[in-house]
Amino acid sequence: MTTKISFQQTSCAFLVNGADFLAVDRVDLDIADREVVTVVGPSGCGKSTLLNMAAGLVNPTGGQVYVDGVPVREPGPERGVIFQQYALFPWLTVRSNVEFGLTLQRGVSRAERRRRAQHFIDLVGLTDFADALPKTLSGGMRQRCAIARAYAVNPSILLMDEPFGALDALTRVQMQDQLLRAWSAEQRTIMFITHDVDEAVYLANRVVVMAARPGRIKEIIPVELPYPRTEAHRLSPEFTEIRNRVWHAVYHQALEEDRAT
Ligand SMILES: Nc1ncnc2c1ncn2[C@@H]1O[C@H](COP(=O)(O)OP(=O)(O)OP(=O)(O)O)[C@@H](O)[C@H]1O
Repeated sequence: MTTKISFQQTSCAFLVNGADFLAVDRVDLDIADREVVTVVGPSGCGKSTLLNMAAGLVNPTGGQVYVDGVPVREPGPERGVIFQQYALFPWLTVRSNVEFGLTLQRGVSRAERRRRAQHFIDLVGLTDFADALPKTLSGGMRQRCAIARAYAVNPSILLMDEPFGALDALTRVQMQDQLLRAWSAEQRTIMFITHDVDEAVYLANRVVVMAARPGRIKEIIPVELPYPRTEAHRLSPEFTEIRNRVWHAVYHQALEEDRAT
């Protein structure tokens, strides 16, 4: 299998009160082309820092991150980043927001822009709101619009940092299914951070469990459930068993940390 994203002895230290604070310590992780990898771990264990290094928003202070074998130095159009906080242009409609990223791409005709935007607006369930302004939408709808915009640019990699964190439980589950549908249709590589263990297991091919101080990989748990995933998988004994294993890994290392402080 081809490696898409490769963290090789990747570290990141921040200067805090005049001293180096090691947020990520020598992470080795290969994410295969078209794989979905989720990352869980206690608050502050370096999940976002790891993702931001793959995005090219934060530079490693040790080691390197490679995408398609090339060291990451800056953000690039092949990597779509989605954060928990939706960032939409308030003066543009849903459709124009989704089309915006496409206007930056050369060689995409106006008709093609329209078609692609409409496809992803439909996919995230905003068909009836395509001409609405963001201020008239709920928080969940705005986030779905931000997600449609990231999908529309058609990046080969999606880097997602708690993208569904602010959504209600039902919308969240719907968005997970939409993400998997979009993923299987377009075959992207996904790195996805979440605090929700069920979400981590439902989406992933592998779940990376991180530990804090310093931020590092504690365990990688494979999820041997077939795609496409459905409600039946969520309710299966296999799912429960994997979920318990991930939860155990996160919970026990949080306890260990508490004891250490
Ligand atoms: N720019 C920065 N300057 C200084 N310290 C930082 C900076 N960014 C992150 N940190 C520190 O690095 C550590 C890891 O932060 P990071 O946001 O990556 O963790 P996280 O696992 O994503 O946390 P959460 O789950 O709470 O979002 C934290 O202790 C944080 O305070």
